[in-house]
Amino acid sequence: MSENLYGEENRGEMVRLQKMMKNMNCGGPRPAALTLKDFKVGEALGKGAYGHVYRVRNMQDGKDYALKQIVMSASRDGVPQSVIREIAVMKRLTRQAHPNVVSLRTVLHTVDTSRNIIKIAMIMEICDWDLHTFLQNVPKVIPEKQAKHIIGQMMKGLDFLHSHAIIHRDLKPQNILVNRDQTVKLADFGLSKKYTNTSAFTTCVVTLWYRAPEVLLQSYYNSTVDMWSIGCIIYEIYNRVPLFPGPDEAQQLHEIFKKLGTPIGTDWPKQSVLTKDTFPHYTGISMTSDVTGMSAAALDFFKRCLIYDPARRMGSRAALGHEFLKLKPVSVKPRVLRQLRFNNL
Ligand SMILES: Nc1ncnc2c1ncn2[C@@H]1O[C@H](COP(=O)(O)OP(=O)(O)OP(=O)(O)O)[C@@H](O)[C@H]1O
Ligand SMILES: [Mg+2]
Repeated sequence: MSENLYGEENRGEMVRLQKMMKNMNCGGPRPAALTLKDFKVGEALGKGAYGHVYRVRNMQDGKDYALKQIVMSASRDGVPQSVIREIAVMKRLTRQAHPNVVSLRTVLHTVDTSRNIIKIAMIMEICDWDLHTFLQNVPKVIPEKQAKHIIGQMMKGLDFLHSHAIIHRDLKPQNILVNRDQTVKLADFGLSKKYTNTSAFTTCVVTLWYRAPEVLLQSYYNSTVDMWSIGCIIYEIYNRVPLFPGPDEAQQLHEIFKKLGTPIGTDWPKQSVLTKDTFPHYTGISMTSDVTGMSAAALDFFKRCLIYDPARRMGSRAALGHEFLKLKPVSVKPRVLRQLRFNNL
């Protein structure tokens, strides 16, 4: 590998990345000198902001993995912060291993001197679909038990993240993976950030439709931004259409306010860059009539995710204790599983 390709100004960052990738084998015996050549590339699973995700077969152990490949120009300004962050978060989480968080097997990197590019390959456990694809291919009406099974696992994964002081910040159906056995795993930690109890962030990060109002209003936010996203995802699980499909950032707030009512009093984020009078006074609609097939407990759970005030919004730990998830052990009988038809999958 020719180090001078990175340039003096990027050396610090590359050293940091290399250190992080040293001993990157996460769990299991360390394979002998695993390189990208050991992986046979299969079909594309998805497209990333910096690269693509492929199914790959490790010719050493014969198993399939997902390879997230990030390709960068060697002369660009260092490795993007989001890449470093994603690897660091995944490495940290994989060490603890949670069944509802996708695990990282190893990270490899190569430099193609002839084309002046750096390739970083994150080798992860592979899942069958993302939740977006899954929902497009199962019957329109989802039995509550099955919805609960999916939501319960999302919550367990999220509570694990939050208990490790990590906010995901980009939860959406495309970043939640589902297996044929209906195991659910949170993925894509490109925007995750470690937080402390006292810190607050002001960067706009969560994908538009699932973005909490305090983020859209550039106010302080905390881990409950993920719970807002969960509320939006729950709606989509039941209704198969996005709850707040705003075309842009300004309209996104109108979408939310039209349905939930313009926040009044203390619900308006205190440090918001916009004042209340920027928006019409929407009274909101009854969410009860807007959701199909939700039990009273599910509806209450859903509504608690969409409370404007982050301090009053349900947290992930409280969610795990909510009667919706507590009613009966979260499990799906084979009879219920058989009802699923995986069209085109
Ligand atoms: N481990 C995996 N198993 C199966 N499919 C995956 C896996 N990881 C990602 N995918 C698929 O690839 C898509 C893109 O992956 P990912 O979400 O990690 O990239 P991205 O959103 O573009 O990331 P980034 O924001 O970091 O660029 C996912 O929506 C999913 O469909
Ligand atoms: Mg993604």
